[in-house]
Formats: sequence, structure tokens, C-alpha cells
Amino acid sequence: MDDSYLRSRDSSEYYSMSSSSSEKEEKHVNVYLRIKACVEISRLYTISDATFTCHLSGHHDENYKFTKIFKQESTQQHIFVATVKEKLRRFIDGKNSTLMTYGCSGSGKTFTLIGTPDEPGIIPRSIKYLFASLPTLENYPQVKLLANGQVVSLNEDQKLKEKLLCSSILKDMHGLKHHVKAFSTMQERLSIEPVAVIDNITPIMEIWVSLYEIYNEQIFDLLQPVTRGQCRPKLKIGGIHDNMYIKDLRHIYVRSGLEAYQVLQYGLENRSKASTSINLHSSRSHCIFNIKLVQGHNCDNVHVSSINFCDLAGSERLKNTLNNGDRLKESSCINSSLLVLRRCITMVRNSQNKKENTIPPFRESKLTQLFQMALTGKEDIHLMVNINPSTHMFTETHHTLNFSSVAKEVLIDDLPLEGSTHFDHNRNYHEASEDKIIEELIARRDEFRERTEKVEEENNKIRDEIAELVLKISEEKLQTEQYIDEQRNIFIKENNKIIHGMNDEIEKLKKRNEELLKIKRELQKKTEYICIISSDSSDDTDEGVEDEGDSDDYSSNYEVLDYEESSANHSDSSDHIDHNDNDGQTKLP
Ligand SMILES: Nc1ncnc2c1ncn2[C@@H]1O[C@H](COP(=O)(O)OP(=O)(O)OP(=O)(O)O)[C@@H](O)[C@H]1O
Repeated sequence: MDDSYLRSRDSSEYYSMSSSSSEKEEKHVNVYLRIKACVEISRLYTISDATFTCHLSGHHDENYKFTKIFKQESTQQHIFVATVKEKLRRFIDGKNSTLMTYGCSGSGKTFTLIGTPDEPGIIPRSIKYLFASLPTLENYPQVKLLANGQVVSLNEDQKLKEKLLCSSILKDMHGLKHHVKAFSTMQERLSIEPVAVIDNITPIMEIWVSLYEIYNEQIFDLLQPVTRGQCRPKLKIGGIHDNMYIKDLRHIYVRSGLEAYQVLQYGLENRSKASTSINLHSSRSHCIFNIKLVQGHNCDNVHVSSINFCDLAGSERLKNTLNNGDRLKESSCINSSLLVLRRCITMVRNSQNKKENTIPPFRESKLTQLFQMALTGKEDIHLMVNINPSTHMFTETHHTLNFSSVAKEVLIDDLPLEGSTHFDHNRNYHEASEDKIIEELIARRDEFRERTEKVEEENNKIRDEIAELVLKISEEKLQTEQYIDEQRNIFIKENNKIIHGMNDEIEKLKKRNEELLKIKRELQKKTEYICIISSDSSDDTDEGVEDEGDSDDYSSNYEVLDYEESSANHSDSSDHIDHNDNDGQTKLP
């Protein structure tokens, strides 16, 4: 580990990374005190450096020592830098750690861990720091973490399935768009914070997260989607000795800070909360967010480190809360599990001090059962104690301070990692100086700009393609219209031709008709004339004339002969004459 000194951007303090003093401190559990910012501050307390003093009337003053005290004006960033940042480096180096927030209801535990978009807490800052320090992670995981801590390599289908788990949660989050907005607001706030850039990276680097709550002494997976009306399944604890795990707990593979943050928010929406007389949004459960980092050169040779952020439910005096029904049951479950925690820590402390040698009652509560390793000092644990300095909370605050003083005495083994030869645990970190931060921000901005340009380029390409298609379609449309026009014109022309031909024919027929009518009239005239002549001659020579039938025969013979002659002249068209046509006009059928 680099021996360099770090400087937080918002304070003039320097934090030693691995100086001998910090190593000395790490032998005991780190216990921090955060005093809630509120209007009324009791005169019963005074603070001097890392000592908090309670002035009890009629009694001597009680002093409580802490690793560090964060006064009311301390910022979220200050607290993150002073408590967790170094743990995150150790986490990247392969070490496990647990941070617990402890305090009475409404004292600011959730605010310290989660915070708000404008004042992000320790977890969002840790997510941001972690992903900023790591290289870009692969789209798909190569290995999977089983709940019992085993690691198995994944085939292509399984990789896709794991990736889809995260996608389905993010899809569900679309109804909660404010979280995406909250994250970008937070990103802006956090963008000026220093990040560590690690030197040597392993081919396998994966981040997995899980979130669960212990509510009324039952464990529930908060990342397990449940349909409306369905009960969230209760999970069981497995494992042997002090190595405990939660059976069937979901671990989600996340690739970016945004993904991790969204998954966290998705789970927090499922957390049991209720309004109490002390806190409008009181957490009624212990809630644990876990991040696991898998690193290795190949699937058979990986190391997993784990970091827990544990937001404990607030202790509450039943007399003060006036709780009843469900709230009362929750309160007594919370208080009894915190009581077991206190007893366990006291016994661990006493056995470490050789005062007694009894086995702490870890199995009496789910919380202590799961965190047995950390509570016995075998893993790194640190405690954030939150207090509300108002006078009306004095009794609760006094209890909290007594617990913290015991916890502060617990020793932790800072054991080196066993068999941890998979990668270099003493990586070099480059703590980003102000210049480097600016450099990195510029690099990120350039990268972002490059990505935006690429997207714009693709957009333009697509736009051009669409324009081309539209042009093609309109050209084809035009061609089709022209073709239809041409065909219509040809049809009209042909039609006109036929009509013209027919009109000519009609004209011819009309003429022929007229001619025939003329012939008919002439014949009638002739007939009449012959009739007149024949009647005249019969009058004159009645005897010498043959009978009427002969004369009829003569005239009809004459008519037929003449008609045949004329029809022979017009034989081709006479067939079509309509002799019944009243006005003598010929019409088309
Ligand atoms: N340091 C602080 N600065 C500003 N607001 C704070 C601070 N600490 C807590 N608060 C506010 O006080 C209220 C209660 O805080 P929070 O919910 O974090 O308490 P809690 O200890 O988690 O309570 P519970 O155990 O009931 O869940 C919240 O509205 C929170 O925003």
C-alpha cells in the first residue's frame, strides 16, 4: 500500500493511509460518533476532540471516547472520506469489512448511510468511488457467486441469465424515474471528489450486490420481485460455525455506478418503513447492502472480497413511542435483537479481556448470527453511532453511548489474507490530486463528447438512410403514377379509336338507311303510279286486261327486283339496318 498522505478536498485535515498510528487504531473496533444537526442542543453534553462528555446532574461527568466525532456541521463528504474511503481501498485489495450504524430512532442512521440526492450518504459515495476506481467492467459476468460463497464459472446461457436479472430490475425501475434523476444530481455533487486509480487489474473483475432486511426476526430478499398480493419469501440461514450465509439470497451483477445505485433504490422501495411518533419515515428493520468484488486471473482462481453496509433499526423506548399493534411488535423485535447485539459485543469484549470465557449468544438473533465473524473481531468492523442531541432524547442517547463505549473496546484481528496469491494485494494507488482530478474530469468530458459525437454520427447516418428510403419510395410512387397515366392514356386512345370507327360505321349506316328510305319512297311512288295507271287502263279495257292477281304479281316482282339490285350494291352493310328505328337513326347496341 502506498504510504502517501491523503487530503480531503473540503477540509484541511490530512488522513494517514498506513501510518503506524492508524494501524494501532485498527486493533480496536473503530467507533465514530455523529451528532445530528438539529435546532435544540442540550447543555448536558460537551465535546472535546474525540471525547464526548455527559454532565449528569448529581453525578460525576461521564466521558466517552470515539475514534472520531463528527459534529453537527460535518458534511456527508467529510464523513465518507474519514470513515469508509480507506476501507474501500482495502476492499479492492481483497479485504472484507462491515460498517454498522447504531442509534435510536430518528437519530440520522439512514441519512448517514443513504442520504438524499442533494446530500448523498456513505453508500452512494462508496458506489461512485468504487466504480470510478475500477476499470470498465465486462458486459457479462464470467463467474457467479453462490450464496454460500462458492464461485462457479458460467456458460453463455447462464451469463445472459445473470445479466437479465439486473436488466429486469432496471426495467422495473422505469416507473421510478426519479431515482435516475437523483443519481445524476448526485453524480454532479460527487464529480469533484477524488478517486483512486488502481494500477494492475486482473482479467476477471466483477461487482455483485445484494440487499436484504431482517424484519421481525425474519430475513427477506429486497431484490426479489414479488407480484402484488404475494408475500415476500422468508429466507433461511445456512453455514457452519461462524461462517454464515443466507440461502437463496439474490446477488445481482452490476456494471456501473448507476446500475448499482438503481438496484439499491429498487430494494429500498421494498424496505419495511412506517411512521412513528419519533420518525415520519422510520425504518422498521435492519437493512444490509452488500457489495462483493470478484477478482482473478481465470475462473478457477478468483478471490472474493465483501463489504457490508448495515443500517440497523433504531432502538426506541416503548414508553416514548406510544406504539401499539404492528409497531409495538416491531419495536420489541428491534429492541430484543439490539439487546442480543449488545450482549454479544459485551461478552466478546470480556472474553478478549480475559474477564470471562462464555460463548456469546450469537444464535439468539438473526443479526448476530449473520455477523458473528465481524462481531468476534475476525473481520474488520466499524461502527457509526448516531445521536440526537436534544434533551428529550437524553435517556436513549445515554444508552447508545454506553453501548458504544463497550464496542470501542472490542479487538479486531487484522489478519493478512490467507492464500491470497491470485493478485497483488498491495497495489499502488494513485490518489488523484486536484490536478489529476481536473485531468480526469477533462478526460471524461472528452470521452463523453466522443461518445456523443459517435451517437450523433450514427444518428445522421440513420437520418440519411431514412431520407434515401423516402426518396426511393416517392420515386417509385411517381413511376407507378406515370405508368398508370400511360396505361390510362393508351386505353382512352384505343377506346376513342373504336368509338370513332363505330361512329363512321353509324354514319355509313345512316346514309344507307336514307338511301333505302329514298328507294322505298320512290318504289311507293312508282307503285302508286302503276296503280293509278292500271286502274285507268282497267277502266278503259276491262275485258282485255288480266285479273288483279296478275297485276299484283307484276308490281311485286318489280319491287323485289329493284330492291335486290340496290341491296346487291350495299350487300355488306344492309344486314345491320334497323328498319324499326322510328327516327331513322342508327344507334350502337
Ligand atoms: N445530519 C443531518 N442533517 C440533516 N438532516 C438530518 C441529519 N440526520 C438526520 N436528518 C433527518 O432526520 C430525519 C430522521 O433521520 P433518519 O431517518 O436518518 O433517522 P434513523 O436514525 O434512520 O431513524 P429510524 O431508526 O427510525 O429509521 C430525516 O428526515 C433525516 O433527513
